[in-house]
Amino acid sequence: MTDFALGQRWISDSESDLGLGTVVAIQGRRISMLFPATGEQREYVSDTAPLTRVTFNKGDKVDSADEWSIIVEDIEEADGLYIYFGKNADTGEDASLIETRINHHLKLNKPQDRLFTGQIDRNDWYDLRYQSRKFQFNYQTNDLVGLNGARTSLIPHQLHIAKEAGQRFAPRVLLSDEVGLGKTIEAGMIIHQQILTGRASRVLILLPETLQYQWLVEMLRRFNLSFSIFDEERCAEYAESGENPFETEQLIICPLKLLSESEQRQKQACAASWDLVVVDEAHHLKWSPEQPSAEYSCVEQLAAISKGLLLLTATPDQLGHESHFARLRLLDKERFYDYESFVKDEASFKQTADLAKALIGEGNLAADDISQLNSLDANNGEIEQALLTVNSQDAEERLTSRKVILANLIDRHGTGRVLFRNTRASVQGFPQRHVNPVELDYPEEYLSSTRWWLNRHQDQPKVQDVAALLTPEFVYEAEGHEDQPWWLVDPRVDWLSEKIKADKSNKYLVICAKASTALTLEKAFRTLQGINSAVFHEGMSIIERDRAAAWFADMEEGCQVLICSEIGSEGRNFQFANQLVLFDLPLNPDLLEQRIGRLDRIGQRNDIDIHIPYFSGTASESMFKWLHQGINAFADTCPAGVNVFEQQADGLLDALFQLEHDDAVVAPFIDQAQAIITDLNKQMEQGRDILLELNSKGTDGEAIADAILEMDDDTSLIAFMFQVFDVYGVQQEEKGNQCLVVKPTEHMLEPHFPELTDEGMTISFDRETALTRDDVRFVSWDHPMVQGCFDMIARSEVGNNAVSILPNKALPEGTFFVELMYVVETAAPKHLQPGRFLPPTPVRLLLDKSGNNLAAKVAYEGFNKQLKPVNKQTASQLATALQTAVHQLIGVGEGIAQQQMQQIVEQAQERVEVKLAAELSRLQSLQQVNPSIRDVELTALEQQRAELKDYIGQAGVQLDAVRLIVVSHQ
Ligand SMILES: Nc1ncnc2c1ncn2[C@@H]1O[C@H](COP(=O)(O)OP(=O)(O)OP(=O)(O)O)[C@@H](O)[C@H]1O
Repeated sequence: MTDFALGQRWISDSESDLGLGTVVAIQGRRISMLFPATGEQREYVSDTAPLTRVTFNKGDKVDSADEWSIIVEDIEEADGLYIYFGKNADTGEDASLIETRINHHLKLNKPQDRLFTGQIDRNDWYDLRYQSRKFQFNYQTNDLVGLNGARTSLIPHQLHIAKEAGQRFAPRVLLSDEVGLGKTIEAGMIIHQQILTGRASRVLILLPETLQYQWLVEMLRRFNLSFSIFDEERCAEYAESGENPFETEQLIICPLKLLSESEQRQKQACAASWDLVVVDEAHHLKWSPEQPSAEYSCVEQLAAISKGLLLLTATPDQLGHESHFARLRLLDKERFYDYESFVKDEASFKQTADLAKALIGEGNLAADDISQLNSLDANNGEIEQALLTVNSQDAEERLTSRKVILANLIDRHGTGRVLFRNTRASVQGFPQRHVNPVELDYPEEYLSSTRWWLNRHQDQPKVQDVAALLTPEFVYEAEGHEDQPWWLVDPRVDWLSEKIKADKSNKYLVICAKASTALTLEKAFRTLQGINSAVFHEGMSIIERDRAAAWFADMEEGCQVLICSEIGSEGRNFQFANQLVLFDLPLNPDLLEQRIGRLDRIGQRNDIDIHIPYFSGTASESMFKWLHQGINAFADTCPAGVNVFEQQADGLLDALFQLEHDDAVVAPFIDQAQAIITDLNKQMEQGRDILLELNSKGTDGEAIADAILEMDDDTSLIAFMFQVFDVYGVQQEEKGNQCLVVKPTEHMLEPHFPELTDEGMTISFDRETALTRDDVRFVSWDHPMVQGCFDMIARSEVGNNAVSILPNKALPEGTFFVELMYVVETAAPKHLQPGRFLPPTPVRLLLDKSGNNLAAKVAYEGFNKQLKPVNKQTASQLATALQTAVHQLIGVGEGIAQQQMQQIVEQAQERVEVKLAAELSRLQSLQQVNPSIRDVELTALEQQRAELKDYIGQAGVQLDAVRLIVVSHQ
């Protein structure tokens, strides 16, 4: 230990947070040290004191207590005190600083400062820092960011859509997969990717109020995205402060109604800026040129100010083809400017579709097809080249060239880039639907009220007057009969209660058209039959509805039956049940599909039983037969159903609006419907939008799923997180079944560990486990806990230096090496996605005492395994003894790191060029044939390219960690 002298500056090895100490008294072997920054004083025995002398080297910048700094050029010692000579950092004038005048608050947290002042970290901390930097780099350069961490099964069509749309700049797309194929999940994956890659940070989800909690839960549980629900009450809280409520959160879920019914809220929402607006159940956005609905106008305004827009609907044509066009118009006003032209364009896609069909077929392409393909895009060298081998005998060559051409066709296809639609037929793997019709007698009471109804609406009955005949309880009540409620006369009530009682092991979802029917039925079941059922209708508050749904979902103690009204059940997930009762039938085949879609969705593991009670000789029998025999809408999805209905509507509604029905009346409609369906199917097959299908399903879904599975199987995340838990003092407890309980302890290195709750939590690194257990968090590279750990480690000084022993007899004892970890980074804003091109990039150097860099020959992992830890005191002694040499080597390292940075920067610039310039030129040439590519996309790309190159050019390199390694033979 050096001799002590009054005024010297030391730092405590065990209490470095005390700051710089000053020797204030020396009495024999006893030393008193004052730490002015914290006002603490400590007594030490001179030869065992855990203290390290603070010494600066040439080139260091040292702050004085008088608020100026010196750049050290020379060091002298007088009366045991260092005097630093050099230049004033601000004025450049000659200056000197005696160590007693060094700033007490000086932070010695740089790697070399800590190494030379005895603040030496453990070897495993150093290793953790290295691993964290490496994994963060790997993560940021992986193009599965935001996809691998979703707590979802890996379903190829969803992954394809999510990657395709999620990696665009400001995606504007219509997600219109058939009911229950996972549009919410696709939207979540897109949002997740956009947020994690920095493309988006402000997201607004608009939806029917009934779905707000379902979305809230899905976003949190599956994507760790914490949205806030906004209602009138929440907005009103900001009335006094005058703040715009929509600017108080980044991720907001809000019923569309809140905005469409309040001018003030709509204005506020439009005054906030949005990266992404999402509209669920977008078929409600009704539009006509003369009279756009309030909902449509509201979304139109938001669509104009938001960068990205996702519209979700399973039934895009539900309110007519014009409204479908109008929704596309929200996505891109320039492209979809006029309905007539849109219809014309649609027809012209047929030629491209025919070519696509030929390409996916087995046979050789005809000469005519080849010349058509050639002339479609005369300047496209890629197509030209691929066409040479399109009929090759070599199967692989043939397939590859066809894939290239198809990809080009999809790119140039009209709605291909804005519209995604998968059907059950194209996705497959769905359960069977069993149709169980039940014929019941029509009670006298109903017959008489039906007669009354028909008489009342004889002149030009409206659609709803006809629909009323399918809900005879409503007609009966409309006539009066307070003395005898309908459920006492309706045979469906008895039939259903018997059925439910006889089949206690199954859950039943009952759907009826009207809320009043649902309510009465529940009461009848409870009072008459002792059956507990939950109700679910639009008149209930959201909390009541969610409570009812949760009660029904509870497999152990929940109710067996849930009775829903039509509107109440829209978009809901009930696939844990497989018994559906259609208490009545809707006129619109799309509504029927929405009803069945509650159960027939992803996640349904069983076949579905659809029970259909109808009254013989009534409109309900005719309707059942038409739906079942005419368009087969129960056993299968029938996308053309609405079309058929519309074609037959006039006659069919007349036929239904009768007192008595026999097969003869409805039979011609059934025959005709079958013929229309056959014809439509044929037409659809011919004009089938094969490009839309191919684009929606994609060919990369399986490969993305495989790549994610590979990441799932790689155990390096588990090893890394265990290492973080160990170093930071987080308690881990194996819980079996791939689960782990992690809890904070009193000895944590940092008081707040990312995402860790005070009471601890159960986590799993296994996707399947997380999918089956709601209480378990799925920890992946995307998870905020892992991301938080990367940040926490990078921000802190943990592990930024170490001293190790290399027990190697082949090298002379005392030989030493200096390992230096640098990080090259740029301070570009997140939205430019610098991580894609130049994420914080670790550079490792391993210098021998002559300054040779051995890093390429001696890889980190193998070398690290050979090293042994050394106790803190010896470590500090070694660092002090070799300080001058190590300091010089750091200077050498700086030069090498700078050179390597140049290379890294050049490569990053090249990546920007290759990736963005290629993307840009592809879009530019496509724009000439496919107007759905927006100018704004091109401008954004160009800007991104220029700005990125600029920022990357300004990248810097920083020493992140240093390790001194000394050879020992002991
Ligand atoms: N990849 C997946 N992994 C696990 N569950 C999924 C996945 N995709 C969808 N699901 C589940 O399947 C159900 C249907 O998905 P979702 O609600 O996204 O469908 P949708 O197309 O939006 O339905 P709707 O047309 O009724 O609105 C939901 O319960 C959802 O959680």
